[in-house]
Order: sequence, then structure tokens, then C-alpha cells
Amino acid sequence: MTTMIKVDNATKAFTLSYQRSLKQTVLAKARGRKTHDTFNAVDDVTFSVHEGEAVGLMGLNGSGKSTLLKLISGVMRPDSGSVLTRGRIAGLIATGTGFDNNLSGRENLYLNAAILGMSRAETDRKFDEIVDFADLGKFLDTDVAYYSSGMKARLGFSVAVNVDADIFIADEALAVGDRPFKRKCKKRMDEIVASGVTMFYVSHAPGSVRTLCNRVLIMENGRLGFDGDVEEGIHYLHYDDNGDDSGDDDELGTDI
Ligand SMILES: Nc1ncnc2c1ncn2[C@@H]1O[C@H](COP(=O)(O)OP(=O)(O)OP(=O)(O)O)[C@@H](O)[C@H]1O
Repeated sequence: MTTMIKVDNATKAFTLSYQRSLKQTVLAKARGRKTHDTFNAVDDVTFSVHEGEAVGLMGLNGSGKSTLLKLISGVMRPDSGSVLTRGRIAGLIATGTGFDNNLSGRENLYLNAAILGMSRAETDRKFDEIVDFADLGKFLDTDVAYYSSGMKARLGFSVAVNVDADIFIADEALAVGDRPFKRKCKKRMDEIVASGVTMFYVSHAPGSVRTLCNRVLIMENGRLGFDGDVEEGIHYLHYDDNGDDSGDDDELGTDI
């Protein structure tokens, strides 16, 4: 079995500043008060993901999921420990960050594809498929500055799902498209998993984790609280209660 993601005792700390201005900081220091605190957003986390696994990453708000995703995608480095990945990573993480507002959708498509490691020839080959998926119609040659956030997300996601990746990572929070587009994304992600690509998917929605994933990791205050079976994980989180989060389970709700 090939290991695709190997996270060993990874820790990432952030600094919380209590003062908003330099003056406040100087005053607080003079009075012997604390000016900042550090805390571990990801705290000594260890796990491995094998080829073809589809892993759901769940946990309450602020538990460290996005930070862990950033460590895996290489956007951030751990302060201690290590995060190793194999092959090309693509996915729905901070999509559109590489967009240049002064360029058209078409030009940004090429720019974004290049950032994700696609050659010009590869992008040319997939151009029609990407444009078709993004469904931006006549706006393809409009500057991205005039795009709505949903239109930008569509373009970013369309490029990402058409990269031949070894690991596909997705944060449902970044899926801001409308219902039909979300449905299309979900279908495409099912196809990606079915094709054997390793998937790492951050979600609050038990419904999509159930259909997409065969393993769940749960973050709790920066630590890995659970690693195992999907149903057990959802139960561990109490997301299977018929409480006020039941709407989350809707395929067309917050799910993608
Ligand atoms: N760049 C940063 N600087 C300082 N603190 C940060 C930074 N990024 C995240 N944090 C903090 O780290 C903690 C974990 O954040 P993270 O975004 O990883 O949580 P999350 O589990 O993805 O949350 P959510 O479900 O709300 O998206 C939070 O307390 C957050 O405020």
C-alpha cells in the first residue's frame, strides 16, 4: 500500500494579539500586562493516508481543520513535526487566490492551471472541459474583477477538478457556488474518488462525508480526537443526533 500523506507529530502555533494598536501594546507592556498569547491550532497530530483512501476531516469550528489542510497542501509549514505528501495535489483550497483581477476569465484559467502545475499543452487539451464545467458563458472574456464570488469559485473549482492530481483536497466551506453548481461539484468529486485518487475532504455535513469517504478524522482543539470508521466518527461528534444540525445532511444544503 502506497502512503500518500504522512503527518508525524505536526504542530502549528499561532499568535493571538490582545492589542489593536502600537500605542495599546506599548501601554500594556509598560503596565506589565500580557500583549499576546500563542496557541497550537494543530497540536502534535499524527496519521497516514494510503492511496485511494477518501478521508473526511471533521470537527467543530476552530478545531484546526483548515490549518491542517493548509499544512497538507503546503500553504503552511508545521513549526515542528513533519508533513509529507506524494505526487501532485489539487483541489478546492483557497481557490481563486492566484486570480489576477485585471485579467479575463480565460487568462486567469491559464494562470490558475499553471499555478496548479499544468503545462500550457495540458491546459489547451482540457480547456473546453474546464470552460464547460465553469459555465461562465459570455463572461469568459470579461475581467475577473467584475465576477461575483460565486463565479470566481466556479472558475477556480473547474480548473482544480480537471487537474490530474494524485491527492485531491477540498474544503466545503470554499464551495460558494449555487445549488446546481454544488450538485455538479459533488458528482465530480464522486468521480474523482471512484477513479482511485486519494481524497482529503473537510466537511461539517455528515451526508456528504457518508457518501464520499471511507474514513473520518476528527479534530478537537487542535488534536486528533478520532481516526476511524465514518459512522463511528459521525456518532463520536454527535452529528447523527436529530438535532438542529439535521439540515446539514441535505445534499443541497451546506454540502457540496
Ligand atoms: N493565520 C492565523 N493566525 C492566527 N490564528 C489563526 C490563523 N488561522 C487560524 N487561526 C486560529 O486557529 C484556530 C483553528 O482555525 P481553523 O481555521 O484551522 O479551524 P477550523 O476547524 O477549520 O474551523 P471552521 O470549522 O470554523 O472552518 C482558530 O482558533 C483560528 O482562529
